[in-house]
Amino acid sequence: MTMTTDAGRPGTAPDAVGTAQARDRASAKKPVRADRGLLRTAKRLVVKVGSSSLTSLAGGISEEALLALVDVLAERRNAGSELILVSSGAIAAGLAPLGLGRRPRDLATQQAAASVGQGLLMARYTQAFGAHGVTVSQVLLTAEDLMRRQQYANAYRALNRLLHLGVVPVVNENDTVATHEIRFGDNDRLAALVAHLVKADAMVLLSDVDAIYDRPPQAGGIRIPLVTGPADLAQANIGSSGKAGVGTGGMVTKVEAANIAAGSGIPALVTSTANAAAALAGEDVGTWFSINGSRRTPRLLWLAHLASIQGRLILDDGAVKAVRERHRSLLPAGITSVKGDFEPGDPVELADAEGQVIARGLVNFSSYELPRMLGRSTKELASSLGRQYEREVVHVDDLVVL
Ligand SMILES: Nc1ncnc2c1ncn2[C@@H]1O[C@H](COP(=O)(O)OP(=O)(O)O)[C@@H](O)[C@H]1O
Ligand SMILES: N[C@@H](CCC(=O)OP(=O)(O)O)C(=O)O
Repeated sequence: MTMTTDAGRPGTAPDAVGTAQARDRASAKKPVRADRGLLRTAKRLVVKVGSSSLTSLAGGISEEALLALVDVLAERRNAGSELILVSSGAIAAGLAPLGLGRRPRDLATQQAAASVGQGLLMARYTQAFGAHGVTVSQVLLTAEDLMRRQQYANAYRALNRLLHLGVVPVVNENDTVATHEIRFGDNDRLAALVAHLVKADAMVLLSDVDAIYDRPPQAGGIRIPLVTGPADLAQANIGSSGKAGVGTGGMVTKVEAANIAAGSGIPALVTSTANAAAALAGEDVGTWFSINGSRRTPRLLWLAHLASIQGRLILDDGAVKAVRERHRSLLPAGITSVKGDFEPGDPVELADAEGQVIARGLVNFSSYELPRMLGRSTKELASSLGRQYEREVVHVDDLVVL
């Protein structure tokens, strides 16, 4: 995937988008509509809306955009579906009251703006959904809440109860207290983890662009209607936010989020807020990520997609086969070299001799201890270095094959 730093706004270039849609209809070979119909019938849905499509040109929250979205979501809720709305926009909503013209760069002012804006955002949602007879609630989460078992279970219990009570939980990252190191920043991956948490039937990511294109769409790209696995986007030029100073993750984090969901058994659609009604009706809009994996434990989900990798172990061919095909633990005998600086328990990558990463795992030894263990059997290590060296380098339960 190529990263770019484009600075246009495809949502404002309908002509290019329309032409691209016509072209992709003509050239698409795959059955685009595939399982999109699922969005029409999904009982439990996570819908994420980004700052780009909620924000007016002046930088604050657009009342018009918010009301139009709420109309669609409330109708769906009133038809019986359970809905979670993951909404960005707290920082944008906090700008005007603080006399700020644009999104602040420093973390402390972003935290302050989010603290001011979150309440205002919720007031608007409460009123707009209330007009349809729908009750909303505020749920602020940090990455930690979704990674630690006890907090995960706690968040699940609360959200599940809210859904059973007919409430639409409005989720955002707890920007005011989220620490810099593990802050999501964008809400795309947060939405994928929430979808996983509540075992949603599908996830919809709404933005200011109607689909993922083979390059940033203001350059007149071609819509990618269907993604069946990461390889389908290997040639695409996926870029950052086209609305500098408003949206955060751009298409990169939406692709990551959709891959997280689809890879753990939840199909995902990326489209525009303007297409929300069509999307929920199962129409052929946006980019559909069909399921390509099954549900993982939260810990392995984190390891596969979110953990920050501290080092790399290079495996010989036998170890690659053992890990990838026979689903075995990684033993010291199959490792040829070690890269990086890590401690026991840290996430590392496992790569083959050509450097292709085949798995991720939690390592049992530090980068300081490992070099003298390489290529040696666990029995030999136990007798020469002591019993504590008899264990696997990465246990199969702490390993995800990619
Ligand atoms: N290949 C691509 N296809 C579609 N959009 C792209 C692509 N590359 C970059 N983008 C940009 O990603 C933007 C959406 O991300 P972002 O602004 O972060 O939205 P949000 O605030 O809704 O999360 C689009 O406006 C578009 O300019
Ligand atoms: N939690 C932040 C979201 C930041 C943001 O811009 O996210 P996104 O629009 O999803 O790229 C907020 O509410 O302002």
